[in-house]
Amino acid sequence: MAADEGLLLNISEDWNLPGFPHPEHKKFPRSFRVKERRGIPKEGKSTKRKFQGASEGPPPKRKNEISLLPGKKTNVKEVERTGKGKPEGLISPKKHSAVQTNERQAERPFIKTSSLFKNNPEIPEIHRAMVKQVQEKVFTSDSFHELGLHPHLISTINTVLKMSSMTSVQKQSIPSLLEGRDALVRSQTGSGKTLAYCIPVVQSLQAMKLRVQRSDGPYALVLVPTRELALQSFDTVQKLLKPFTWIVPGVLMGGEKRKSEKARLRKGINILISTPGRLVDHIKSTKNIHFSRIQWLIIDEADRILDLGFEKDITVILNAINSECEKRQNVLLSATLTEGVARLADISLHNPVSISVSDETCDQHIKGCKAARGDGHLQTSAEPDSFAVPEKLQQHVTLVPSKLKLVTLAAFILGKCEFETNQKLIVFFSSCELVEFYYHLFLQTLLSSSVAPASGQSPSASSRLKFLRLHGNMEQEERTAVFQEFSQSKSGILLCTDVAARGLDLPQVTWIVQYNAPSSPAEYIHRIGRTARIGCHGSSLLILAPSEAEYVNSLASHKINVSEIKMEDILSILAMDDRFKGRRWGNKKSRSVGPQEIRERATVLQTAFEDYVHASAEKVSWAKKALQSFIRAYATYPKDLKHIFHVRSLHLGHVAKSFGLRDAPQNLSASLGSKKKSKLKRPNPHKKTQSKHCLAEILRSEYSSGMEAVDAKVKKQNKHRKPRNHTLQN
Ligand SMILES: Nc1ncnc2c1ncn2[C@@H]1O[C@H](COP(=O)(O)OP(=O)(O)OP(=O)(O)O)[C@@H](O)[C@H]1O
Repeated sequence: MAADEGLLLNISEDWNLPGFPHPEHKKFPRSFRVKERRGIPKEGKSTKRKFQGASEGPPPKRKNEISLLPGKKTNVKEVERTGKGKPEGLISPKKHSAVQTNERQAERPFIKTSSLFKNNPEIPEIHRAMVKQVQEKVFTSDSFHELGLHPHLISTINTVLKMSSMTSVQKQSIPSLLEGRDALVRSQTGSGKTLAYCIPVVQSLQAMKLRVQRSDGPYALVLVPTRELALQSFDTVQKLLKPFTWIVPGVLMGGEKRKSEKARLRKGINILISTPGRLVDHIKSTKNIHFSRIQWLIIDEADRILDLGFEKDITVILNAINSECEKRQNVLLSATLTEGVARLADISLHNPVSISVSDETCDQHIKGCKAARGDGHLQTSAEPDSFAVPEKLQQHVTLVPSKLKLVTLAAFILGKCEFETNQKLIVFFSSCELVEFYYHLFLQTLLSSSVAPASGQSPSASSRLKFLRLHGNMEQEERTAVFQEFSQSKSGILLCTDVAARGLDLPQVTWIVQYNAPSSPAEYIHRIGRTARIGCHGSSLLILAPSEAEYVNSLASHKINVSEIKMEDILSILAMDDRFKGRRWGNKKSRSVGPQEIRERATVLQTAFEDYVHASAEKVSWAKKALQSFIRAYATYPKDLKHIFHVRSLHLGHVAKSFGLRDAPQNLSASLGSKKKSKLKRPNPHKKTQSKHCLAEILRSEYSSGMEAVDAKVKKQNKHRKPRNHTLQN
């Protein structure tokens, strides 16, 4: 099953070679041969723009150039591609004699074309009126002095954290929390929510009449969804506690030996920061953990934690706390605290204050907050489920046919990191397998001699490419090392899953790239929120297939604007990099290359990827596994996005290209199984719980406690039990 014409030939202007039927016509299994949907936004007006590379005829001048090359009019040598077990570079028997008889041509180097620019779906034009984004003012002119905090705490904020004025969310939250109120706090990403809860916790604990003793155990429990966020929050609390040495903070996050965590718990931790999974492990196995003195329960990224995946863990934790302590302050925070989460929280929160920073004036907000105090519901001045986006965050989208996705991402990375300075990129993928795959692929191709620097090009260009990766299947030691390395570096590219989407405060990130679309607009907000933090500038790029273009409208319905960057503009960066120069362009100056050469350069780059992947059967199988993982993740988009992201709209042959595969793997459809295929075709409403469970399992693996191996047996047993009623009880 060829993904394209499957030819080795000298690059020709004519990408449509006769006698080689395109696989679209007959080669794909029915379930994957569905046409790419045109992706015309439902609500917005949209016209289609034909992607120029597809069937564009060569300009007359260039046609002349063909005669200098072995194009089809000049005895083109066509060499069979090697996809089906033939050794690489094997010459088609049919054409062999022709090759032998033309010595001059035989000396010419071959460049494998991938027909990247043929038979792609049309790219729809995005014509959509801009929505008015929800904006928030980050800073206030008020200083921390106005809060009546302990002077040592103020001086720590000023001198250790080097902060003088409060952010809007801090100004609104800290006084209410110091009054002893429960609270729901929503403010945009990177607006200082961590200190908005840490300062009141530290202030209240240091002021206790009976001095906090280490052996008292936890007074405050902070739940966060990932280990890196746990470390980060711990770091902030630790800094704030500098003058109050008798209050001991601690973090439980997996990756560390359970025994040593137990020992730390036994000694005593007063402000305990943990991921839900790890805490549950200790509740179940550690006798020394008790919650009788708990005064604060903070759930950061509350919508994530109260969502799928953490359900059981949260129930265990809340039951454990509720059985030991009667009264405490509860605080829920997130940039995307929706009404749904608020309703869930209503059950447990006592007369909460609802804090939502938005584009209204602070005064109006305070009025809004006061109004909310009466009934405890989350009230926002903005429409429900519309999210604030940092003012200085420039959001972009690019529509890229599946075949061209890999080269477009590579060109984007090269453009930013080779030709600009101090660029720090985070690239999001939908699974751990994808991160691993692209990480190694980029290391071995973009950094290695397979795309060797052309003579005259500075070798430092590729040494500017520093790739790192972060996902839930890595050893904790490596995860922490990567997190710290990327935090401290001025440039680099972090390939990651959504494990890095929430809460992480990685300084000076310039670009967020979403190679796979997120599972919800809320996750979109969190991913892009890793840049443009605390009033800084930043940019984001969402890469969508033409069939996924409607996602732009889905974002708009949450008051999110994205502006389009044309794929051709991203690819044009290849003009700057002579490593990808097609042979026939000789000494032509890089900067004056036209669209045809850009396409050829993109093909050279794609060929480098394909050559790497097809260098061994092992690598091909690895790429297939990554492709399979992509399809599996694609099948888990929630119901409300299924009309945009449906496995049936994937063209397997085209998608395979983005994994460096020349062929659409035959055994992939087989391995999905006929049962599964039919399930994908027609989602069964009665199987909703099952697919929810499946999604939960995927999310769980991303946000794991690190003890899955130990607990796998227990989980397997629990799997068949009825899930417990999930309510937050006081
Ligand atoms: N008052 C302040 N003045 C200056 N910098 C601040 C202030 N408050 C917080 N910051 C800094 O702003 C950055 C973002 O803060 P934080 O991580 O708490 O944001 P957040 O709102 O929790 O973001 P997210 O929603 O992504 O979790 C951090 O680097 C933090 O140190």
